[in-house]
Amino acid sequence: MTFLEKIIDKKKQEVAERKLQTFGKHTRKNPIYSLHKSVQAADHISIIAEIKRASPSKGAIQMNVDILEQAKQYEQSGAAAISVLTDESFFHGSLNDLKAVSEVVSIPVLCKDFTIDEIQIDDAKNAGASIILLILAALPLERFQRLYNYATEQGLEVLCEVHNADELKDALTVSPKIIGINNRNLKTFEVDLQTTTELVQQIDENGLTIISESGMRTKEDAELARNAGANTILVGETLMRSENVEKDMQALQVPLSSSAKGAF
Ligand SMILES: O=C(O)c1ccccc1NCC(=O)[C@H](O)[C@H](O)COP(=O)(O)O
Repeated sequence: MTFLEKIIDKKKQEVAERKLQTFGKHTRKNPIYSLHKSVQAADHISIIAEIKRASPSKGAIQMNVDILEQAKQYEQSGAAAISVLTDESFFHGSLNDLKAVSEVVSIPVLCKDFTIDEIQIDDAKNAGASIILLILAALPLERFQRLYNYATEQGLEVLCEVHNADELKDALTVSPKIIGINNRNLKTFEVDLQTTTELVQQIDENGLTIISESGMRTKEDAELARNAGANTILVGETLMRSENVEKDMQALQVPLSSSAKGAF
């Protein structure tokens, strides 16, 4: 069994338990913000900055982080969106984290979880998310398409995450606005930035938000993603371990050229 299969098995259990609960809905206090619009208007690579206490591949990263201070720093340093890992069992996150973060920032918040059911989309929206994540490696195609339609009907944006050509082909069936290319293989944890280079070449549409996810550490990495045709990067561990978030984010926000695939 791969690690991803283990995560999905646990998620199925959690969703089944969640469906037995009848607690009232959170009432979200923030509006829904558009990541896609902000990316299309930017003249530099956009950053989705992640709140990530721990991960299966790295273990503890910053267990004692003050997530509200971290989120405010991300926003002040120019983040286009904040990703909050809400999975409890493997990432030590929660929907309460997402709710708290979305109440102190005025940019979109991504609910970074392993979404397999509509109820998770309702919960993410009620907690304040503007974007949800659908991972093609974790969903049969028909389920992905249904969840994509459900989330967009709720007014949310959807980050459709792929790691190989087959998943990209499946993701394109819904004509998504936002595609995330994960450089990390979620089955082996191996990270290879060339994944972005290889897959962006297979996207014909212009004007998409194309995110290079995982393994981003330096300005050179951001340039590599930009040169491949991505207009956005998603950065977790590097920013969580950073001693100067503002400086590190400035370095990563490299200028975009109008020839970038996802640009303008
Ligand atoms: O990060 C992991 O170990 C991981 C393992 C299994 C499934 C998902 C995982 N991470 C989720 C992500 O996609 C990353 O948090 C995100 O792209 C940021 O990556 P990084 O900048 O390398 O922390």
